[in-house]
Amino acid sequence: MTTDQLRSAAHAWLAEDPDPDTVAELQAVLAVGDEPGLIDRFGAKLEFGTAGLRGAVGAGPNRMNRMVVIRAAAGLCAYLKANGLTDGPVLIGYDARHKSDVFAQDTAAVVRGAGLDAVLLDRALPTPVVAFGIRHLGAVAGVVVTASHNPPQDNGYKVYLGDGSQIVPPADIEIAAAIDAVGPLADVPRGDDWQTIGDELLQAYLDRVAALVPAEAPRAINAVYTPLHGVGRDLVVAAVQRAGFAVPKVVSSQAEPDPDFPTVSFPNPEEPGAIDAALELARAEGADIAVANDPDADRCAVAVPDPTAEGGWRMLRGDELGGLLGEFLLSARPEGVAACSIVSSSLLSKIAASYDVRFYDTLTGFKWIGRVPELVFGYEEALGYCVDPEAVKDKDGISTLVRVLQLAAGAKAEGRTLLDLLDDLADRYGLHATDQLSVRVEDLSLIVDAMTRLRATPPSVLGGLAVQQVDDLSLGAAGLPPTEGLRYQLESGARVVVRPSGTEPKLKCYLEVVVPVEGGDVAAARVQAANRLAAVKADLAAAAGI
Ligand SMILES: O=P([O-])(O)O[C@H]1O[C@H](COP(=O)(O)O)[C@@H](O)[C@H](O)[C@H]1O
Ligand SMILES: [Mg+2]
Repeated sequence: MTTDQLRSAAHAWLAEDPDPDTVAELQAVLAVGDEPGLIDRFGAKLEFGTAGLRGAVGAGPNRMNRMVVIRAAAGLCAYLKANGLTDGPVLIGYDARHKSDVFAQDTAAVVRGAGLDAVLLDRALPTPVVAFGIRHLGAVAGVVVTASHNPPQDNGYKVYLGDGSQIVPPADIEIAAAIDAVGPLADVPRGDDWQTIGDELLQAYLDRVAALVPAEAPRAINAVYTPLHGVGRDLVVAAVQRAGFAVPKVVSSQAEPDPDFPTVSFPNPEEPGAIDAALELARAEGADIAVANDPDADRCAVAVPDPTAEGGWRMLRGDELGGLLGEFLLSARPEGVAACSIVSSSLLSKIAASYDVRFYDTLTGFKWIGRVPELVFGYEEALGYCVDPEAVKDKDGISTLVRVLQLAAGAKAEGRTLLDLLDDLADRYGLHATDQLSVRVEDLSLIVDAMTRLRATPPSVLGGLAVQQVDDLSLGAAGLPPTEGLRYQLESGARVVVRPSGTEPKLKCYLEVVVPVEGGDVAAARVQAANRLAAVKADLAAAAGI
């Protein structure tokens, strides 16, 4: 776009924008002639990524703002009407980020304006409440205004259809086309007579979660918990209590929702240091376990005492908890399917095979996992778990947390810990060790460059392991829908996947090595696996030039 085109797009925007904050921001950008600022805002537009629309709050089609939200809602409604999906409400939830409540109300207003029923949650609540509520209420669609674990300046828009899963192609492409076809903002009809819902839905959700834990299960476990300044606390406390466990001690500095996430650099339990306050409280309390949610409470992180770790505690990797929950839930040989994403550990496929449970792998993103037919358990390495797919076809940090307490209390009753259970898994299936190399960039072209480099000069050996197969995921490898990414299958069952994040400006490389456990010596296998992972990581960084 030329400077003139950018400026006229900006002026056209100003003429329509109902939000004085973004108007003032854009006027300032224009006043100082900030061309990069204009390109950033008007040179592209937000697209549906791994989990809906996501971006910094600000003016322009490449930001999250009231214009983008109103148009997205209008496009979604047009799609629903064009497909005859009108015999139920659209359920709308939101987190506690900047403008989330305003964006949610705008959405409700547009849904009513389109002549559809709108049900708005009456307060900021966890994302799984919407995923649950869609099916519970027979909604035709759901929206959650949230940027989950992203930095404070971001917001986002998760979109679900009536099956309770987030949208995938072709629905996302069709909805995007319907959004593009929305005319001037002034012509988008709006209503103000939406319904609200709160306690009634929460009670149904809590009943469902509490029923996951059988009456006879041991429940003695001391937990600490942090919602990481997000919206998880009230529902977690209620769910844990209703399921019969003692209420966890909550990290007080992070207990209340706060859109600025003041005590953490990134409100993402995957980021180093994010759960430090929880670990500190866990040490002070002599707790058995520390649990955390991401800010919209669809992820669950777990840490346990580990005398060999710095500070005496360590957080489990998403794949470790995935393996533990997989063994716990699949050993009952449920009828159905287990699933995880291709960037998650291959351990789940082996657990499933050992209990004659069918297994699927999917692309990254819970929008793919949650919709797997006959799902009985699904997870992804990014701390996402679905332990009750009948009720919630998405990851759910609250039901997962309750299941984790059950698992940990059951182990404790036998004088064991989650680390002992991890050793059991390694002994039984081989040690599956995973790691991630992830690089945050300012300039997205660096990610494109790294992918180009890897395609031009594919590595033949990584960490001393021969690359036996390269799958270019952009070509739709292994029967999966095409997506940007590369997968390397290495000797001895190791594998590497490289892909750009669909929620943040990051390149993510997912590493897995598998080391057999000889003579029950899991510790030796762990050392060997750690060395191998480090070697693979170093070679991969060199090959990608990151
Ligand atoms: O934001 P959340 O917690 O919903 O999590 C979202 O983003 C994660 C990271 O995606 P990416 O690797 O593309 O950045 C995905 O794994 C997850 O399925 C998706 O729902
Ligand atoms: Mg989340």
